[in-house]
Amino acid sequence: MAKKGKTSTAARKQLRQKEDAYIKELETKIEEFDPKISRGEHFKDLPLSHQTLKGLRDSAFIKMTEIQKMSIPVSLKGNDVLAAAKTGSGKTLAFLIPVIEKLYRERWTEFDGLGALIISPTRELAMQTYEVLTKIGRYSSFSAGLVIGGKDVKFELDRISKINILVGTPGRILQHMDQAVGLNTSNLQVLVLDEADRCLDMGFKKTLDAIVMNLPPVRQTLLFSATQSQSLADLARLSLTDYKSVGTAEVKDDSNSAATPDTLQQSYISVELPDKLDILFSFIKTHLKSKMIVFLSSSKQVHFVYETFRKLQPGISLMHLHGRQKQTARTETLDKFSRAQHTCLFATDVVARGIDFPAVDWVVQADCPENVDTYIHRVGRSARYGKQGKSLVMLTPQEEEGFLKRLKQRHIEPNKLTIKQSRKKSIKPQLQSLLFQDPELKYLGQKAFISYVRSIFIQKDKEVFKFEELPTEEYANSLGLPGAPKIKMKGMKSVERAKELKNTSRQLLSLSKANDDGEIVDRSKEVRTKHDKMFNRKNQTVLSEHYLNITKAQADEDEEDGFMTMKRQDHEIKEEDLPQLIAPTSKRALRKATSKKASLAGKGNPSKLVFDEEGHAHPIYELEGEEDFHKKGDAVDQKNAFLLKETETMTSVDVEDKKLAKVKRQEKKRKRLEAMRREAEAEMDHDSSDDKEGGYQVTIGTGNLSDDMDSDDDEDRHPGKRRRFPESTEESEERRAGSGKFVEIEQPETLEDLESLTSRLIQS
Ligand SMILES: Nc1ncnc2c1ncn2[C@@H]1O[C@H](COP(=O)(O)OP(=O)(O)OP(=O)(O)O)[C@@H](O)[C@H]1O
Repeated sequence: MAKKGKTSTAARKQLRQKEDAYIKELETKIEEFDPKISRGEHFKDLPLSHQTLKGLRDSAFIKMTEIQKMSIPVSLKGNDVLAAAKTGSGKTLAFLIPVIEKLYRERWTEFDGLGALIISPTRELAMQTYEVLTKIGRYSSFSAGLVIGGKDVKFELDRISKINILVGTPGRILQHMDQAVGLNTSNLQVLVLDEADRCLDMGFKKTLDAIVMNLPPVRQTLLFSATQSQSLADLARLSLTDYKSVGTAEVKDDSNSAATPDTLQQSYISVELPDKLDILFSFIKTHLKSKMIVFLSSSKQVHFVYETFRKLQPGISLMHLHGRQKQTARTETLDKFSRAQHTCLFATDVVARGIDFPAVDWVVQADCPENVDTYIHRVGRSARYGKQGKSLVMLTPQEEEGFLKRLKQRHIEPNKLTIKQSRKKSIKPQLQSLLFQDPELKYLGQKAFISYVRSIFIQKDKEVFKFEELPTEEYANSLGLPGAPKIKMKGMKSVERAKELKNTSRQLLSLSKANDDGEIVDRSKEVRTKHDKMFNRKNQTVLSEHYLNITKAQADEDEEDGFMTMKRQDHEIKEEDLPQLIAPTSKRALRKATSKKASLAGKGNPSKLVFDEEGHAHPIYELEGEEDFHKKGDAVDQKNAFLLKETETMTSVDVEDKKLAKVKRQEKKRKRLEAMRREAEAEMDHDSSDDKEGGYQVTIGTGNLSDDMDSDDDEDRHPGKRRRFPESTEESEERRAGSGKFVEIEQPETLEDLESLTSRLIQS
């Protein structure tokens, strides 16, 4: 054994010497390497270690892409690099190979701590990069780790001190820097920012600056992206002064070529906002043999479109992915979508950048992207690594001119597709029916509406996004909502609000004209659509189910129609065509229909009766004969005695009522706070890379349930504050019977407010 040990020590020493010589040789080769002379096309033509070459070969990476050819030699020489190349052109390997090689040449071991840090703007991209790293680095001896939000921090904490290459999202990396005693960054050799312009933009500014402050100033920094929008000041923040630019001219605004892949067929259609979902649904139904991603502007939009389209069954599997989902669900969807052949994924921009889904046929941008960079990244999910792909962007007439101009500045000129109005199919009646039946869906629809309107409001490019021209009412109807929910944006002029209030108070003169929301409506001019009638109708459940069946049957018939050759289907149903209402078949509906409330509702105003000893019914207040009355004593005394008795009874009943009302109020409030707490938790879980939130007023509790429960009503503690809460079931029932609009209550501050509130209360 001893002899064996001695031999192996000697052998190890020999091996180390051999490796030292090999590394020295590599370093010389790198120094002498001149890409202009070399003209090598393959990875094996580069001065790379044999284990990296083996890892590449095993993963079928043999020939280099342009960006790899241009940037790897420069990065191998230890330069800082600012690199840009079109989407799907192989940037991931372009930065991973130099990172692995650098640590190998430095003879990095687990005892040296963190050697390289790779920052990705989204969890999905970080996971993907980590996967590629473990594939090509499988023959290397150092360790790699992934730290992303939504995972168990403690689990990561235990291992982080031994990690040599760390891949992660900015927030979680900083969290580890703050918490982990084991995370030693003092030796860091390389910092990589993937999707650099996104990492450097305002959303990540603070986090990134804090991370960089923890890193040694002497290091190599590599920045990679498909778009380059950051300023020199941003680069200075990263102490990137003497850097080499690779491929950046190609993707810049003033370049002569488009920043999108040549193999991508790009198109657009002009579509009125209220028709968008119709067009989208028709598009999906006519592309059932495709794999497509549909980008929408917010997670609420994604949620709503996914849930409603799922019920309408277009004939293709549907998936959804956004930053508000739990990480496990996100990962699962990512995996499923990657493996699927024909499917449709509704997503936010959380997957717009960097994600390498195989074989995506179509990228549909149902909502106009915030800028051309986002457009480039979104369409880049298709036509990757030289493959063919198609994209379609839907532009409203308000966005069309402005956005096409922006695209043209970057040499992107998508072809215009036209869809004949007569060939468009409407899903509006189906959506209305669905929302009418399901309060949850209606709530989702309201949230989707609000988030869309808000997303337009907060857009910077006012030449493209024209908030004032939004057809809000028609858009709300197109989502199946009975009316546009009210929204208050931060920054909306208080003057406008004051004007609104003033007008309201003047109009209050005609109290009878105010609707449930306190809005003045001239009913003589009001057009009552079938939809309105349905929402006001009794026995809604029976009717809407029937209505849904009719419209769904139509949808099924249409299934085989071609998108461009579709015949217009008239979904209008004449009032007389509606069926006689029949007894409900389900137990729940039957119970509802035969309930005391329902039966009383059909009988007009009830009158209370009392029964005498013989069992005869009498009205509660029966006029007695004058003679009988006078027999009982003086009229005034009788009146006083009666009033006293009634007052006593009312006082005692009042006390009971108040007690009951208090209990009910507290219960209602507890439910409301719970719902808010759940929503707040979901917000916290929401990845910072997801849709940009902002400009929105939300008031939630103190954060402490018992504190919040102390008073009976929020208004007691926060006079004048706006309340907007998810509704309780009770409330939504009430709304279902009424106009169905989003309910907002404000504490009156002025006399006019009080008048407005009074009118609403009287009306309801
Ligand atoms: N040299 C290569 N040989 C074969 N396939 C490659 C090579 N380099 C990259 N690929 C493949 O090309 C696809 C795109 O690569 P990658 O994801 O790195 O592109 P990207 O430039 O980072 O795109 P994006 O800008 O969208 O992030 C991947 O599927 C990857 O496996």
